[in-house]
Amino acid sequence: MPTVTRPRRSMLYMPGSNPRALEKARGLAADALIFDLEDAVSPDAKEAARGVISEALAAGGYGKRELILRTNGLDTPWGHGDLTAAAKMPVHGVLLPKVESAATVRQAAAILEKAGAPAELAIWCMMETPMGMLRAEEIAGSHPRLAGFVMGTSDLANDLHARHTRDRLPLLTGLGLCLLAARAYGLAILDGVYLDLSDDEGFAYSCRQGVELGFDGKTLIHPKTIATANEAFAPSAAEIEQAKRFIAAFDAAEAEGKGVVLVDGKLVENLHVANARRLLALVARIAELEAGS
Ligand SMILES: CC(C)(COP(=O)(O)OP(=O)(O)OC[C@H]1O[C@@H](n2cnc3c(N)ncnc32)[C@H](O)[C@@H]1OP(=O)(O)O)[C@@H](O)C(=O)NCCC(=O)NCCSC(=O)C[C@H](O)C(=O)O
Ligand SMILES: [Mg+2]
Repeated sequence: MPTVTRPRRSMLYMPGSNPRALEKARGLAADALIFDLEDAVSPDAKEAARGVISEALAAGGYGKRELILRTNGLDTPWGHGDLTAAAKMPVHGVLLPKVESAATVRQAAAILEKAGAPAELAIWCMMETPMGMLRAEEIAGSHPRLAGFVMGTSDLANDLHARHTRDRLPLLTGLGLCLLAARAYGLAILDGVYLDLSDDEGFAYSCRQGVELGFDGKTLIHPKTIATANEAFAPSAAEIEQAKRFIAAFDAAEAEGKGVVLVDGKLVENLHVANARRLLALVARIAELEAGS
């Protein structure tokens, strides 16, 4: 059962070349922010965006939100410089794009370490290519700095020549491989973005599907989607109530020397109680984050 370290219901991308977005994010209720140097920034704006992000981070004001820098790939002219700069930035993690092997993660870690990155600086991997999906387990076990996966469903659909459908059937094999690898190695895992900002119902549906599949949260491209993601990926009032009843009933059964108990006619065992405790821990972390942001 993965430990709840922090809520990641909503992770908002902000183009590093857009100072207004970086300013706006200080007042947004996203659990995590991705300062993007990759796809949202054009090649001629890359160097300047690094400076814009660096200044915004130095100015602070992001509260307890998790701060992550998405770098360019190590096969581009900017990747090495992005990682060297990240080592000195007040961020919690770097997000490597289009990761396809353990070697890439280790190479990034070596660059960060040479540049003096603190031990706590986490590495995240964008999982968004067919080769990345096939090597999900190798990547998940690649380095102790690795904290999680972020699904890149736009790139993945593109590379697969697949359509963006409501049920995401064309993507489920890839999503499932990454979910298996992430959970097997105790990593966090975030679902991909929903591109149609005019379709609120479709977005809400994709959040519900992400919850059912087991994702910790969703990556977002616009502030108007934060509240829906936060609600979808937080335990509901009914789930909280049920978790408390499971724990109380199981504790009482254990005190009588029993290892199982029926609650509302349903069998409750150790694994259900462990999941109930995880949900309540997540609720407590959400409350802490919301009180401090
Ligand atoms: C999509 C957008 C370009 C739309 O921007 P805009 O036209 O400015 O929208 P609005 O006028 O509706 O904005 C309202 C206010 O909200 C602020 N805003 C908008 N987006 C953001 C944001 N992402 N972060 C912070 N603040 C934001 C605007 O500044 C307005 O504020 P105000 O001035 O007070 O009115 C834009 O939303 C955008 O650029 N989104 C991010 C796009 C992006 O980062 N794309 C790359 C990441 S997704 C990806 O790479 C996928 C992955 O790799 C894969 O393969 O799947
Ligand atoms: Mg991508």
